[in-house]
Amino acid sequence: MRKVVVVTGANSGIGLALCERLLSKDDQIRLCLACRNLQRAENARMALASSHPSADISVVQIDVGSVKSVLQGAKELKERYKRIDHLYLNAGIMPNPRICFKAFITGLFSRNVISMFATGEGLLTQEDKVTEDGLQEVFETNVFGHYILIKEIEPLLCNVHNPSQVIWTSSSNARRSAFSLTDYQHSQGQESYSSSKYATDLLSVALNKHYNKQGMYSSVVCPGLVMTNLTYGILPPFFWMFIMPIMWLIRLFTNSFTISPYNGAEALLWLFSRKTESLDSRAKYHSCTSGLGNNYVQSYKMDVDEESSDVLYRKLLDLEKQIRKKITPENK
Ligand SMILES: NC(=O)C1=CN([C@@H]2O[C@H](COP(=O)(O)OP(=O)(O)OC[C@H]3O[C@@H](n4cnc5c(N)ncnc54)[C@H](OP(=O)(O)O)[C@@H]3O)[C@@H](O)[C@H]2O)C=CC1
Ligand SMILES: CC(C)=CCC[C@@H](C)[C@H]1CC[C@H]2C3=C(CC[C@]12C)[C@@]1(C)CCC(=O)C[C@@H]1CC3
Repeated sequence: MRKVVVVTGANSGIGLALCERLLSKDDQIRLCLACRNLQRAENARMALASSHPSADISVVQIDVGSVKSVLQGAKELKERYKRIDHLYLNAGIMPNPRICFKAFITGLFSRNVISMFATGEGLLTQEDKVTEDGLQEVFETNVFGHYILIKEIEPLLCNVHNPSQVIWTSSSNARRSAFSLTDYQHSQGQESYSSSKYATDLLSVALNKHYNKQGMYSSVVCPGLVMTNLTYGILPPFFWMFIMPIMWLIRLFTNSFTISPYNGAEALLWLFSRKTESLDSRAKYHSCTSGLGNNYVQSYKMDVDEESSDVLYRKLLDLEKQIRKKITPENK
């Protein structure tokens, strides 16, 4: 049976590099690019098809920042496929990022300098906004839209005899102290990205608790620091080009400067061929690149506890109910 793989945010950056690498590994897969912009998705599909002419590559329109769009996209997936073997939840945003230069300079002269480069902790703030669904945009895009997608296509993912994998692109920037269960959408603070990635880590643990017995396994990946549209929103491309020699130098001290989308996709690709029984529910699988440019995967225990993960999961179930009522009032 040909494996079905769905990738959100597949038209650029890490998502696109993952698609390219998946097809190079196994061009018998049925690959579906789940993207919000059909033109950009079609361009990506054509680029992938030109290097893999015999591959089965399709597109589905899903804007994970809109519940209506997720419901429509999920309906199309259910019409098209009987099951989904690998669901990569990769789409993500970091809107209006700002660097705190004071923290950067202070960090440079502290003993935490390596960790600062690896995680970006304390260096960035973002400006979030509220979506048409009435949710914080970063939370809805990075977490809730994907959560709704899983719920909608649950029958395609849950099969005890043939388990499926859900794989989240999280981040080393996920931080417990940026997240609060009383403000899990992060409407109050300025670190919505960090908060959303921590929520991703908590949610993945909860999904494993609730769905492993039904044949669905969730894992979390950190791609490292990668040059993509997301990082070009933090500093312009010419600046990153300018400091590239410094980045290669930093690579000698931290393996998290993966830099290219190809390298960043390493752990995502690695998980594709893992047996579900071998996965650790609480591990974050990191794409790593050595000073000499060699790629490998390292797993680290996540800083999450079961109680917080349960509480967040219950809150998401409640929010799901509310939003579904709002969108389809006849279901009241
Ligand atoms: N770059 C890095 O250093 C790191 C990135 N990550 C994570 O990796 C993931 C991929 O990002 P990256 O490749 O870097 O950045 P890109 O901006 O290149 O890719 C993000 C992808 O997500 C899509 N996307 C954004 N918003 C939505 C939406 N509402 N609905 C559907 N798709 C959407 C984008 O589509 P469109 O083209 O239409 O905008 C794009 O395809 C993200 O989750 C990010 O948080 C994690 C750690 C480090
Ligand atoms: C000399 C040099 C490399 C300067 C750049 C300083 C900062 C802009 C970066 C240092 C660590 C980076 C980092 C990210 C963004 C850019 C930095 C803060 C991320 C937060 C980007 C998105 C992620 O998901 C994780 C990254 C961690 C490291």
